[in-house]
Amino acid sequence: MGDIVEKPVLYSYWRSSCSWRVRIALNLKEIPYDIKAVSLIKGGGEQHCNEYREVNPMEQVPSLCIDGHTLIESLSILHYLEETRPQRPLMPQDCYKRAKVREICEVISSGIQPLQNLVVLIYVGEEKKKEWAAHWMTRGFRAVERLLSGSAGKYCVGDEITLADCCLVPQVFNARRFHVDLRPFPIILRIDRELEHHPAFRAAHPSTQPDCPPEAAK
Ligand SMILES: O=C(O)/C=C\C(=O)CC(=O)CC(=O)O
Repeated sequence: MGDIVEKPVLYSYWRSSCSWRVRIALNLKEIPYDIKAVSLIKGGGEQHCNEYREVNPMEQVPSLCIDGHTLIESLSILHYLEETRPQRPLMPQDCYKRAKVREICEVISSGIQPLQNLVVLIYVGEEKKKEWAAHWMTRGFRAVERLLSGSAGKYCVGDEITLADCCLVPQVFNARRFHVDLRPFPIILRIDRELEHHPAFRAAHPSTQPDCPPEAAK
């Protein structure tokens, strides 16, 4: 008899782009996991309750319980999965290509997403939040499009799916949600279209999540 290995648990919110990045990687690597839904809006946000703060001191999703550990921050989680579950690699072998993957991940995860995160939009205020979010996403996508013009093959970096694609697709969804004009970004659009119907991406999509409200489910 082998050891009983506990199924990983992902604290997730259906349309949190950072939860979505991790869901894609878990699906691509075919790692079974359970979801514990954390509503970012119910009662001012379940992420702020004392119990969840013990899990994640940043009071954000995702958090992943795996291998007896609790991990937070989506990129850190993605790299942990990559290092511990090398099946279906999501980083290239080549060092320069690895740098390009990290570069795109970082531009999205540090340079775009935090500026349009829920806590920031609440702080910016109802009146200005839509324009604010669209502004920072447009600015960031200009950089991403330029980077992709040098790195992309079928996907963000070459012809294999990488962590950069796990970050890009959810950010495109957010850009659409905030009515960003995506026409100036043909490479971003092409890669998003390429991955739209991929089973691992489909199964991670907000509309297929257990906590997706019925009106948004497909
Ligand atoms: O309006 C809501 O339903 C609440 C939160 C989100 O969607 C998630 C974010 O704001 C962060 C993000 O995905 O980048």
